[in-house]
Amino acid sequence: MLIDLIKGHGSGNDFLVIDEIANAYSFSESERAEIARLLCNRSSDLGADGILFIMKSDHAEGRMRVFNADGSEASMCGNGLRLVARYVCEMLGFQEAIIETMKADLKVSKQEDIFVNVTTYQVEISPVSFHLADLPLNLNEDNLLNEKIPELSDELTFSALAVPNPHLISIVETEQLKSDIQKQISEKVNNPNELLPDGVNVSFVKSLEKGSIYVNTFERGVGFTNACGTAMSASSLVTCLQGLNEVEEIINVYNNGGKVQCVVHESEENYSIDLIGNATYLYKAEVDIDLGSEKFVVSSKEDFTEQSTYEKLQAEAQAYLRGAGL
Ligand SMILES: N[C@@H](CCC[C@H](N)C(=O)O)C(=O)O
Repeated sequence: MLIDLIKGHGSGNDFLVIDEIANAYSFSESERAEIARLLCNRSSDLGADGILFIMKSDHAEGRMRVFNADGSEASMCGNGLRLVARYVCEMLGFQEAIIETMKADLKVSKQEDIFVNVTTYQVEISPVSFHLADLPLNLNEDNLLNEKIPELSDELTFSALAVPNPHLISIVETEQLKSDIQKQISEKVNNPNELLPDGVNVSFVKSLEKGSIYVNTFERGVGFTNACGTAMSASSLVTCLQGLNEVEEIINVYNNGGKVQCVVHESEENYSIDLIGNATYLYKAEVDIDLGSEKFVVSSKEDFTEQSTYEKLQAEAQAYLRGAGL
């Protein structure tokens, strides 16, 4: 089977984008999961954190389905949605669009470049739920905001929310970021367990100064990634709830792959978050896949020239983080 794809990234969270609208692919459900496992494998000629399948929607400009590197499907992906936003808007010649995702139709729009010549999109992160049943997180309470979970740590506090994919967030200090506590907790809750039976994305967040935070995420279905868009959005909201940042104001979110901006909106006890950041293309390729033998070859590959500009944004973000002792 021949498949055309684009490899791209949002804050270094990298994806293979497969257009099922323009190409007459007819994948079965199990094939999408197998393609994700095969092509995302980092020891192969491609490798990525996940696959974004762009499909027709009967009521929106496009539909996104997200598969993690392990073949599991996620309900949402913030960094990936920026790539899908770019692809669909450029295909249709639009500045804004609605993209159907598993649980919501979300607004996306092209924005002024966040850094010189870095193509930038804003995506809506919504709906937000603090009900533990929506993650699910099995505790004897309805929600968890800045509280301890003794099964996971005696020292850390956690907040849990679904945006709508599940996130567990802990606001920590540099010492905890540099320890292996995050890895231990993440592996525990992403292996079979009764507390979080579907696994969870685990983020450690450090408040840097008013309006700036650093977020490091262990992603469900992937492992540690350079950045996770929904995690950065959920973390921004948690810092607002804890009085570290303000709703309706720009929050600079630094990560290991660069920087994005988030703005938290509040209306009648509901929250949504705007996630603004790069949508960078690395290369386009054609792959010849044999799912039976679980093998593929890259039959052609052509580089885009955007990454060198993106690296300037990344260098600036890294210099800021070094100055903050990270
Ligand atoms: N990288 C994504 C989130 C991808 C899905 C996640 N691993 C999950 O299983 O919920 C993002 O940018 O939000």
